[in-house]
Amino acid sequence: MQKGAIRVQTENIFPIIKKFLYSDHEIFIRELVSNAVDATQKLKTLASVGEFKGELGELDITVKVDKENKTITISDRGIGMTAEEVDKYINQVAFSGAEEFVNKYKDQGNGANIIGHFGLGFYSSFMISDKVEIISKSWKDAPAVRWECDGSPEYQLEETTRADRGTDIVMYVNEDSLEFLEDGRVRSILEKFCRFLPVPIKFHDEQINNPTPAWTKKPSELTTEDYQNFYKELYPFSEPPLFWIHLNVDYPFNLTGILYFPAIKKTYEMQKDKINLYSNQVYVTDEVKDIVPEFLMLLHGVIDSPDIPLNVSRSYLQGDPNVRKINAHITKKVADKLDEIFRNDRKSFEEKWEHTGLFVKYGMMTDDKFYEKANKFLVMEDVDGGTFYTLDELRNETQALQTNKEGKLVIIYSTNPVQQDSYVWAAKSKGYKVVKMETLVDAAFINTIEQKWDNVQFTRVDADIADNLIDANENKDSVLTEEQTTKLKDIFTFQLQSQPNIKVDFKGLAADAQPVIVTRSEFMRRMKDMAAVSGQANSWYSQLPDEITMTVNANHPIYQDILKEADGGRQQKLVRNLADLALLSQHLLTGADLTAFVHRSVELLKV
Ligand SMILES: Nc1ncnc2c1ncn2[C@@H]1O[C@H](COP(=O)(O)OP(=O)(O)OP(=O)(O)O)[C@@H](O)[C@H]1O
Repeated sequence: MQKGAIRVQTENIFPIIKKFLYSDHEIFIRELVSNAVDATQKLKTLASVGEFKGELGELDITVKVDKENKTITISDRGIGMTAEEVDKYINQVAFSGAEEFVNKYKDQGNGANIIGHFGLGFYSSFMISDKVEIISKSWKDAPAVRWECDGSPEYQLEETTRADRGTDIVMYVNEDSLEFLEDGRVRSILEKFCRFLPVPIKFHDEQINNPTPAWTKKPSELTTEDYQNFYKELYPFSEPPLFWIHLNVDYPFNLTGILYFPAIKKTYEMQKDKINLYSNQVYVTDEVKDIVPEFLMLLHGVIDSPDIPLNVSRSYLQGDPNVRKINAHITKKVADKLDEIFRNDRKSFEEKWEHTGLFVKYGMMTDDKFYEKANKFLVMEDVDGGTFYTLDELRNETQALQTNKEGKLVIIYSTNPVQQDSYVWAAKSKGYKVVKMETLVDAAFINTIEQKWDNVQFTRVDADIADNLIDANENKDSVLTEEQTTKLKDIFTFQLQSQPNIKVDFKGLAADAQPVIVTRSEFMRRMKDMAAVSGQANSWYSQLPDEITMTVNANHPIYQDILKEADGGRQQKLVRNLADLALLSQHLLTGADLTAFVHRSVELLKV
């Protein structure tokens, strides 16, 4: 049997690195600027431990484009490299000096903010270059060196002169990559990846980054204004955020960041991908799908974790145990923050509810841990606005009047208080409380929460006549004789014969209640709503006609007048109009039926 190490031939690996290592060519800037930042940070570390005793001076990193000579040059004043170091770190592909440095200095607590890990980043320069040159002078007393390579496995290394300590990387841009010689293109890449790098970065002498973004500071050093200003820096055109959470974890993983709750109102604006992921202040991605729980994707802000590698791939993130922990941590922090505001400043919590309610409900439906916490601060707003109840508070207020025969608390809700005004009015006049359930997630939320909350049932305010919202009641006495009822029933049935989904029901309600009330069964309406929301326009439920009950209030005085009407045609029309008025109030009268109603009304107005 033979054992051995697989040998990688550089002839084979170079084209692979050049072509396939990074699908996005623009990231060469991120890699090289990161190396320059690393070199600068390393020098600072050496100075702080007393190994480097010289002048640090300005430590800016400069990026310059020379269109005429077709070069891009990235220069730093970091530790530089000796000839031996170039040989070790650059000539040996995938031998990372960063890793070695971190290992050496980790006990001093200074190595942690080094970006490079794999020892491949430098080679991304060959994706856009015919030739790359390194001119470097180490901080140690050693001659400057010049390294040159044209992308073949052969390189040249020689002594040269460089006035000062540091490194220049000169890329001779190839014909396919001339776009990178445009100032605008380079600037936008720098702004994307390097906007918050910790060392000043200058593009043609203009600093493009903020080296000390808010999330890298301690919460105690920051004022409300600082947080708001940082939000503005991130999202210049957004409304001010409602509140924020400063994340700061160092065990069992490293994570810092600030998450902002944006103002979003009821409309579920599709502003996903607003959270940016950084690793040691280097921009990685705005695809944070697996790091941030889905229900919090609408949050804005920044997460920075050196535990997430720069070249993240989706499949990597999904499987990573750290990522799952980050996810759980963020959920907990958000729940704790909401709980804190709820307990310490209920008024402000309620003012924000129109924006936060959506998150909270969505979170309660999708995340059991969040549900546990949020159950304490979920509130329901009274239909009149301004009064908010938790479940316990609502139960206290309503259980005397709104507990049904099965012992269940019936929560009466309105999805649109303006449209459902007459029903809200009728319910309120019976002493019921009606709460708002207006957001996009409410239909689904109600279904979920009914399963979770014991002995609670939701009923939309127009699901039945007010008398029957809690329990179906027997008819009250009707003032109509049996004969009169039969006559009226016949007219209603005749008028509605083309609409078999409408069930006519005679009840003796209060004389001042509406003469005809149209209600839609809770069950069927919910099924249809859900089919609509989930886009199943052709599903079985959505194909079914609406199940509508038309309750005729036999005690309304208008029926006495109608029964007295001698003109049979006019009598039919009056009844039809009453039915149409009720349908109209439920937005169920449209098209030709609506036109006919208008014509008929005009005719009836003639004297
Ligand atoms: N500007 C620079 N100044 C000093 N040393 C540098 C510079 N650029 C690269 N090096 C050295 O070369 C090594 C290899 O760089 P390379 O970018 O290929 O890998 P890395 O930064 O270690 O890891 P990664 O693949 O994650 O970028 C670095 O670790 C560092 O020691």
